[in-house]
Amino acid sequence: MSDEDVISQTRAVEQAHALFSQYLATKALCSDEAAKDRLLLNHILAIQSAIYAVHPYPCIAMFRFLYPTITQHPIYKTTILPLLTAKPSSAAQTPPLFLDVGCCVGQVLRQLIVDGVDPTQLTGVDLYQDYLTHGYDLFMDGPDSEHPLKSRLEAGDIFDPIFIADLNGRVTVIHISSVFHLFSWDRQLAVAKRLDELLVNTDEGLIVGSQLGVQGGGELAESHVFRHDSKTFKHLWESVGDGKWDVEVAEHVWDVDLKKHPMKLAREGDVVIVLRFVVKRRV
Ligand SMILES: C[S@@+](CC[C@H](N)C(=O)[O-])C[C@H]1O[C@@H](n2cnc3c(N)ncnc32)[C@H](O)[C@@H]1O
Repeated sequence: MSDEDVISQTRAVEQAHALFSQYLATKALCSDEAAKDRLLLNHILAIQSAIYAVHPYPCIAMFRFLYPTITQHPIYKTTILPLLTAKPSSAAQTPPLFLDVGCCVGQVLRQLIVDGVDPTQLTGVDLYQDYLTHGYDLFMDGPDSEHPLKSRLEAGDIFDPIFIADLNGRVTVIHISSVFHLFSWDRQLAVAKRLDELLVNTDEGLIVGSQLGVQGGGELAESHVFRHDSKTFKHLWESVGDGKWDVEVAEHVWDVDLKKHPMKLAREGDVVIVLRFVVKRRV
């Protein structure tokens, strides 16, 4: 392992430490700090190998399954948390629902719980049941554990119109991070249309997320995967419904050495960016 890998691994584990130890503390599972640190490192490395074996996403190699990306979003503290933690104004009002699409081990759900959201408002979905199961192992909150996670986790394909159809028109906040960038333009359009079906039809409903992109946008030749910039991402949503959406996108250049990545993240010469977005339906 190179020095750079060690540094990036150390940073990732440090990032994870904050979430992991806060989460354990909420459950009063472990109070001995030194024991917690030892346990944490071995535990994380074992889970990383297990989930990388399920499907080797580059973000797993980069320990991103430990990082609750939603917290980086400028509206996380100002809008998302207040929305999800607001007390219902009447007994008849149901609490707003949150859905994480492509949730991997469910780190975002656990972060929201740490930040005070009622777990029963939260659903995470992923194509791979094994990611969800390893998520229970990672956070020690499986159905048979002492403190089971009370959120809903479901394995299934977001392209399947029957999957989580009971949530159609009911979700107030949809989070989707590093998922659009896995697909071709047409498949991304299908995902966006599915999110449209799931979102509530009120002015509070929003879709928030982030993904890899490239300046100028464009398709990767071999895979037909489409990489966006702000303009092409807005164009995608215009294709879901012209004039129907307000799309805010911020671009950040990601200083990554593409040659070091085993999987093709972008084309030769591309300037790689991270896109952070909020999509709202005009009501
Ligand atoms: C690159 S990972 C990102 C994970 C997580 N959202 C994050 O930001 O760390 C993409 C995730 O989307 C899931 N996924 C891929 N295709 C999917 C599909 N058709 N339906 C549901 N989830 C899918 C993968 O299994 C994986 O967990």
